[in-house]
Amino acid sequence: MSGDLHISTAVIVVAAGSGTRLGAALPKAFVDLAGQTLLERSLRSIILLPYPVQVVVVAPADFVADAEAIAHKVAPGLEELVSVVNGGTTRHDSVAAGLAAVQSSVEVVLVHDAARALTPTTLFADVDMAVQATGAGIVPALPVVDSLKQVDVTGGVLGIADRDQLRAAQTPQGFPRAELEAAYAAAGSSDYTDDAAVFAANGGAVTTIPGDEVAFKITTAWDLNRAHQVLGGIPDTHRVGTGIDVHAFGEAENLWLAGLHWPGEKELSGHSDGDAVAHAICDALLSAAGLGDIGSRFGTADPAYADASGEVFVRGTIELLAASGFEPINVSVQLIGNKPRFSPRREEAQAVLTEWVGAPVSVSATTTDGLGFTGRGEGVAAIATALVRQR
Ligand SMILES: Nc1ccn([C@@H]2O[C@H](COP(=O)(O)OP(=O)(O)OP(=O)(O)O)[C@@H](O)[C@H]2O)c(=O)n1
Ligand SMILES: C[C@](O)(CO)[C@H](O)COP(=O)(O)O
Repeated sequence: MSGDLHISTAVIVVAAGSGTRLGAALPKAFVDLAGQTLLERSLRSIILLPYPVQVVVVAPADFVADAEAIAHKVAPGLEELVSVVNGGTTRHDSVAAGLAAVQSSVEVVLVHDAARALTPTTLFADVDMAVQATGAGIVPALPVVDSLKQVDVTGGVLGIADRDQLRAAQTPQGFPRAELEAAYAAAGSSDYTDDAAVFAANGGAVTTIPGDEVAFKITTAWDLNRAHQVLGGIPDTHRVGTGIDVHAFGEAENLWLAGLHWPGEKELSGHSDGDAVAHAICDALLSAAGLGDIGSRFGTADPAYADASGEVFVRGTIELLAASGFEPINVSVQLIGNKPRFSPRREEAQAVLTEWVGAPVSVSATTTDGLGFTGRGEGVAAIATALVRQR
């Protein structure tokens, strides 16, 4: 097919890095992002260009077959336009390997990080058009929003940089093909961190065009979570859990509920102080973290928990979560019962529970219109939902 079409643009997608800073089990480009690998997402964006381009994927030697399978899935029937080559030990070497596979008709070469998996198709088109219009090297770039400090090895500040004159460079970066090849040939193996630097070092003119916030490079686990959020999904480090607890009223006027003492109100009976709201919170948190439930973690057989307060269970639960690498994000809990009248002390209860959990706890209350055991005033129920994050 490439013999029939005059392909004037090639995109080299560098995907051969190991992703050390991400710390995943797979090379970064092969890590999943909401059902698709970073490489697949990058290729899908390129393939949506409204004109045919050559695509050269540069993959780690052990992942060439995986990259070919992804390319085939994204662009079935376009095998002659999409090829995969072995990468090098540095990004610079990987780009050089990709350049060697660019076909003869190509006049403009775009180099793109597979790690910038959410880059929109429009940015590829904008860069390509700008190269064709100017004949210069084109870098999509964003203004720098932070103040910049030059530091020594100890972190001591040596000076400042004028951020108004600085831009953060993204990819795809585009170049006239012949001049990029000449620049790479002249550079040999080098420490340049991007292609525009290689191009400029060989005398090429480089211009920036506006970049795109979503073209950020996925470098760390935090970046991968951010990409999940941009896609509207819940990061796979997040878990929800549900907890329900019920206690019957006893006789003594010693009620503890939602972390508060309620003078003049009948106690809730149980092995502990019967605080159903606190217990539902514990179950929701433990369930979210896959750590069982309050019964299996703080058993009634253990005398340490006889008459124990809700605070003991909630703080104990938070410790169990922390030991397993989880931290709460928020908890929502609803109390179901006729009494005590909850709304006047709702904010007080939320403050206490939030302090115990170490994350926002919101509490609401409702009745059952006289129906069931709560409607007859025999006891209360509480239902909690917790969201936790794995660190
Ligand atoms: N030898 C290399 C190194 C990097 N890259 C690619 O260059 C892009 C930008 O590099 P970076 O985000 O630094 O990726 P890694 O080198 O994989 O990350 P790290 O430095 O954390 O190991 C990535 O798409 C990466 O796959 C490459 O093709 N070949
Ligand atoms: C090419 C690049 O993405 C432009 O910002 C960046 O320079 C890559 O740097 P890294 O050191 O490979 O992360």
